[in-house]
Amino acid sequence: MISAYTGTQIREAEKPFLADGVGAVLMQRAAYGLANTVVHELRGRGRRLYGSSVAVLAGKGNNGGDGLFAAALLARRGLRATALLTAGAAHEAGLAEFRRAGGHVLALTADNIAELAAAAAGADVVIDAVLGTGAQGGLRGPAGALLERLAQTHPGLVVACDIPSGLDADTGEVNEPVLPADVTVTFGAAKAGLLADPGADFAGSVHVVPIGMEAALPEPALRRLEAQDLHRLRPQPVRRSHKYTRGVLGVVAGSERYPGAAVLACRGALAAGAGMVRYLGPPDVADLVRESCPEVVCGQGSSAEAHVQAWVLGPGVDESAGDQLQRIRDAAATGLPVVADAGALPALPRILAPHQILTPHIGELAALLAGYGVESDRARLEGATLAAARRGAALTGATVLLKGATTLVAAPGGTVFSQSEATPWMATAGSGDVLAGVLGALLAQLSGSATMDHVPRGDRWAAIAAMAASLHGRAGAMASAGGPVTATAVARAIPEVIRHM
Ligand SMILES: NC(=O)C1=CN([C@@H]2O[C@H](COP(=O)(O)OP(=O)(O)OC[C@H]3O[C@@H](n4cnc5c(N)ncnc54)[C@H](O)[C@@H]3O)[C@@H](O)[C@H]2O)[C@@H](O)CC1
Ligand SMILES: Nc1ncnc2c1ncn2[C@@H]1O[C@H](COP(=O)(O)OP(=O)(O)O)[C@@H](O)[C@H]1O
Ligand SMILES: [K+]
Repeated sequence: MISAYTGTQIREAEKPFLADGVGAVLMQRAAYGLANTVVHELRGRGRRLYGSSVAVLAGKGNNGGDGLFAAALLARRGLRATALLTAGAAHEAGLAEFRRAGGHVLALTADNIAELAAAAAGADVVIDAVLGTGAQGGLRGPAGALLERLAQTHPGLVVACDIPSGLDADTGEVNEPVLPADVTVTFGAAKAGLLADPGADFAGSVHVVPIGMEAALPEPALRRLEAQDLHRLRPQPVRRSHKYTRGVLGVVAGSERYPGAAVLACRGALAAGAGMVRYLGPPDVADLVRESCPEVVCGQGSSAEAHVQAWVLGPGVDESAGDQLQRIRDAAATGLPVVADAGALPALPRILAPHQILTPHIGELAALLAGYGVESDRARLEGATLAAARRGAALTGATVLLKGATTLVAAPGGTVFSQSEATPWMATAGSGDVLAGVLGALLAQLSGSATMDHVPRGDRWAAIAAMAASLHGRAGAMASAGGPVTATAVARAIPEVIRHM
């Protein structure tokens, strides 16, 4: 599991070390990790160190200090190093060491922005060490103009020191201008803002460099499940399992207008190992489900009488599908774990519970929040997805799984998971229906399972939702293999991902 923290949490954890006078030691470790990553990245691109060039954009705080010490290490390994001091002043010891290592220093002023931007753009590596966790808002003045120009010139390899400057380490909100990084080398622990959109768009791949204060960290602000977590938590049939103990999932999905969504949700559920799937919906849709997935038991009855362990509600249900909406309301009233997607979102009661998992995309979340009287245009939410998902969970009392390039799962108690295994090829109609089915199958299998005893009680529903997002993302990436993928192919790849967990 990757644990991520707010900038404030990291700074709090560092305080005792600074008080003990070992701040400089932490900085050395950070600089060493940063320089090593640069070396690794250059070598990975087939570049020799000797003769390559590095430009460090150094602000006046400790983030600039990290960057200067790292650039000094690189200069000693044969790189031509230039420091662009963006704030007049610079970290004293870092600058002195950089000079000793033979680095060349340029100071940014209002008059030489274009010249310095050209110098940085010409370097093989740009280290962005203008602002770290001490940033307050976005860069203004000459430093802002320099970053803006550089962002337009597509410089060589951009390595962000701790976080891309201007990114909010706590929230992932972006204070333009921000230079998109290929790699972010972050110190002590991942920052939450690197693992939530839009911050993740600017972070590139994130490398965590331990610096020795990790034991002092509190509960993380955000978590990410990794392969070993999926392995530990996955449902596992035992020798005496039968279909009912494996988990029966009820699906209320599809309508005359969108019959395919019912098929895709059922395919996702079957692929993720439900013991049995019961489908409830209109006869024509049920016929299609039966033809596509003969394993599914179809009916037209009421959801109040169905024997299931969990529900998937809403994929492909529109507001004109009256019977389906009634089934959704009845299913929600059973008190069982529920996945509420698409058409189910506006049909649920106002006060919900953590075992009711809402799966909106950002547009649906905007509509949901508006229903609670929260003014929320889509663009604003897109700029602050972490806050948006948290808000959704706090207002509804439900667990909110916010779909997107990064999928966030927020529990009403405050726990947040972030998963980003998916590929943009999965932005294709129907892939969300498959996700709803996968999540439903995991709920049906895991809601009473001892495997979840590993997870603190308050985090269980969110952990199951994060697991579904991870499974779905991995399946999509595997099925895509860098090319177009259909929702059906995503479902088909799920068993392979589970087999290799
Ligand atoms: N505290 C520690 O023990 C360690 C800190 N480390 C580094 O230190 C960083 C934090 O350092 P600092 O607290 O010095 O803060 P930063 O270096 O992130 O930035 C603070 C400086 O930038 C200025 N500033 C803030 N917002 C600005 C804006 N919008 N425009 C222009 N200037 C702005 C402030 O006035 C201040 O001088 C971390 O991100 C990390 O890179 C590492 O060296 C590891 C150890
Ligand atoms: N740019 C992207 N990168 C990765 N995954 C994405 C991207 N856009 C969407 N997805 C994923 O694809 C799925 C789309 O779901 P959704 O919007 O509900 O589509 P639909 O309603 O057509 O099924 C979600 O799982 C989402 O996380
Ligand atoms: K930085």
